Amino acid sequence: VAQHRLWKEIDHLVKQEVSMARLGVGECGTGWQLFAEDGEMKMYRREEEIDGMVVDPLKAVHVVKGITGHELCHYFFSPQYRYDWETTLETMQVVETIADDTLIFQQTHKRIWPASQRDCLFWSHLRRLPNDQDTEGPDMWTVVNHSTEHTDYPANTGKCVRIFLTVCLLCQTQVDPPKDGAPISRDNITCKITYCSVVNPGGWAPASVLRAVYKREYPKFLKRFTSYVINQTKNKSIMF
Ligand SMILES: CCCCCc1ccc(-c2ccc(S(=O)(=O)CCO)cc2)cc1/C=C\c1ccccn1
Repeated sequence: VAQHRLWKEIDHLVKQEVSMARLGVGECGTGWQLFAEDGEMKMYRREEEIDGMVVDPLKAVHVVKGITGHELCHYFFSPQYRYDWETTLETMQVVETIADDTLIFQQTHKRIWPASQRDCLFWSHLRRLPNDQDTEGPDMWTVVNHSTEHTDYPANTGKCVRIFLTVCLLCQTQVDPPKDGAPISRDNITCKITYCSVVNPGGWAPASVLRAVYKREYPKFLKRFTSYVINQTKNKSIMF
């Protein structure tokens, strides 16, 4: 049922991204190399180039106690929190509200020397994925971000090089109810997170610089973001 102009594209891409995110790094065939590990967080990348530009796909898996997938996706999707956790942001704006679960963002990121500054324009879609028989436990939640165009924000007209990205944050909440029948507390919930991203830098940037940025920034980003959500939710009632 087409609800707006982007619905078909979004629905198709969300289904494709979620099915890929659910594949383990083993099943994705060879090629995934573990490049960062910190406790439960494991980050993998594949080395890929298009026209000599590094576009290494990234897949991170993490397990975090005390928050739900709905909470993680809520804080990832909602614009009002983004400056709190996205450290590489210089500016961010909502260009268009397509629906209450679909926004178009324009962001400029801090310049990373010696490359030129980047900006991105993407739709962002938040969705609850009803659990079917083979995914036990509460529903899964996802946010998919995918580059798009908008007449008011043509690419590469200002100082920034437009990057192209597809990002999928997929979360599954696990509840282990207390034995004594007490109400469920945050000690009884765990969230399994898969974060997939492919960023095309848009214009040429040295492969060594890009790979160093990814190696440094992605682990920092996921740790900072999950800690932020734990901190924001710890005294609030659980959002399942
Ligand atoms: C030479 C520099 C090339 C590219 C710089 C860059 C720009 C943007 C982005 C980016 C990363 C994650 C998202 S999101 O997950 O959708 C959340 C919303 O912000 C959107 C954009 C990445 C990066 C490249 C590296 C990098 C990696 C993790 C964090 C920050 N920068």
